[in-house]
Amino acid sequence: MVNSRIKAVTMDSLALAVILVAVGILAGVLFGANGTRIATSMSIVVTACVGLQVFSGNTGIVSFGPAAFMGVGAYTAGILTMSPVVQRTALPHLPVWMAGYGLSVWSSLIVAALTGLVLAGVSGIVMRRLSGSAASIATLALQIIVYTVLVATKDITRGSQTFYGVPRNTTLVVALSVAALSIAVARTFRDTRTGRAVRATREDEVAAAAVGVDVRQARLRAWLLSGTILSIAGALTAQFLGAFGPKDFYFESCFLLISMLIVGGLGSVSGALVGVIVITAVTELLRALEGGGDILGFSVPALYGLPLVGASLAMILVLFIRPAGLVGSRELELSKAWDPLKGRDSKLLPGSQDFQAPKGANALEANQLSRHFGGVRAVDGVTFKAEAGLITGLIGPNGAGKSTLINLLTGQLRPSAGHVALGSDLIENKQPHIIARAGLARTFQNLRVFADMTVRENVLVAAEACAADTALSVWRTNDALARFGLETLGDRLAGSLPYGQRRLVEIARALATGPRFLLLDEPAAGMNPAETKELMGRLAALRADTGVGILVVEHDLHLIMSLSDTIVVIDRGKRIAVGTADAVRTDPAVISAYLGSKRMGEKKTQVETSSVVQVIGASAS
Ligand SMILES: Nc1ncnc2c1ncn2[C@@H]1O[C@H](COP(=O)(O)OP(=O)(O)OP(=O)(O)O)[C@@H](O)[C@H]1O
Repeated sequence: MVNSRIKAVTMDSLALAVILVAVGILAGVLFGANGTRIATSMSIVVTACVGLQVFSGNTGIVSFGPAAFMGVGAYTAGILTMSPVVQRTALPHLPVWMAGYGLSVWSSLIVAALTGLVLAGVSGIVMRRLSGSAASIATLALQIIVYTVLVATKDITRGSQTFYGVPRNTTLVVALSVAALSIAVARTFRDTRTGRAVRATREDEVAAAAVGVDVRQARLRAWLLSGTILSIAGALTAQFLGAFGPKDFYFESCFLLISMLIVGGLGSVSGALVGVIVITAVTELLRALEGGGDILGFSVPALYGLPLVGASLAMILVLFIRPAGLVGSRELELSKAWDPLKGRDSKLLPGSQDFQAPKGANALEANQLSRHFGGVRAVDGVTFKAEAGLITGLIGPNGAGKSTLINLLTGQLRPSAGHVALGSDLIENKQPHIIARAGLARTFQNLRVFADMTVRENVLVAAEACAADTALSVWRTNDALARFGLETLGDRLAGSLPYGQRRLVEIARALATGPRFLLLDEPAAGMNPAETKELMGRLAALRADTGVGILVVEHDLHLIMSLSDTIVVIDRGKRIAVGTADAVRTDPAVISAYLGSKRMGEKKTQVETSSVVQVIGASAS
């Protein structure tokens, strides 16, 4: 399996490198002597763009800080490769411990990579805690801090003056080799368990954590790798230009990298490559025109900055016609030669024992659980016990507090008071991914599949987050897909499936964590009657086969009444009844709660107590 994976990634990387070389040759033909320069420069930009893609593409957080890492890598390599003689003139006040190394290009790349890793490690302390636009703004701050430090540390960087005397060691072969290696690393990373986990956080951070993904850790790893690759790109740039200044690693280069990723497609390494090629072609063509002059018989005035304008327009155009970028988020088809689930026989591992949990010891208990939002007591001192191996229904009128209760059980919300115990562990103050790993998996009332990942990846990422062993995660993935009839849909993007099937993907994904308890928040919502019936069969079979405990919140009372061993009823945040379907159906408090909600929400007609029983039954059907 490992061999086929290496083969697939190598094939992808080679294919991308061949594209790069072909474009380089084309550039040579089109631009003559400039061809090699353009191809070398483009290869360096490919490395940088791939470095940015590793973070921004996989996490979905646009980073405005790639040039900061490149700058640090460039100055590190510049100082370390400069000959001692030149150094004495260019950097007379350089601290002694930094002077006189005269490193080769390859050694300088290694040191630059380590420097980038350290910067990523330090900035990662903040980055790992932030999401979305807050994280993007933090990268902007990083860019400004690094630029300011580069300008301020004159003895080391010559401040805003040109840093010169760097040997021009970045040949086409060096740049191309590093670009191909970066592509291989980024492609491999994307399909590792960390890569899948990071992509899941990009799709839906809350859902990722709910299936056991440590969002912060996954994001930090992508940030570290990204910073390392970007610093190497900076080191190559320094040894390509020979002379540069802090402005070469500021907003303009940051913007160009982002525009390349957006044009090619943020979500894929192939997209990064295509984006570099397109934007390089646009900017090089316009660079030839920006000085103005006689062009095709027309006298054109000088328009400095034309290449940047061209890149901006190309980006806007792509955002209009194809927002996911020219390539989108799919990688080359060659990578399909490696499939983590191929060649894995589910019989290799014990069957349902994997999910078997001893009854009693794994009960899920809420004890005086409360959650207040200001004056609203969404959950108010609820106590109940859901036994392992049984299906417990949780019902109540709209706004009764069901979803809040599920969120409290699974760590998405912290309780105002009370406790939650899974077996003998108190879990009410634990983070969602820890709770998921402890054996409590959930689905959501509003669908939260990882839309831009395949069905198989959706399930696999959950299995991997909760099982260290690859064989076990593959087995759980196969098992969960089979149990919900999704085996043949494994390669489809989850977001492309009909609503009912997406619900099943979410349940299979939760099941792949190997839970002791499954919490299903309105699993039949949006399903047609045939799909609901099939779902009921599958859940009953799951309970019978595996002994996993299931807690179901549902408005479909027929489903709840016929499926549940025990039903807990809450209203206005309080538990008002618990018992079998028959006991609950005739409980006066339940009838009154449903009657009340019926009166308030819908009809104002007088309703007899006996007909409320029918209402519960009728909602049912
Ligand atoms: N974040 C919040 N801030 C303020 N009030 C909230 C918040 N979340 C829930 N509530 C309130 O708590 C109460 C319970 O809401 P909850 O969504 O848990 O009910 P529910 O039983 O799941 O309802 P439904 O069946 O309609 O989904 C409602 O009055 C709701 O408005």
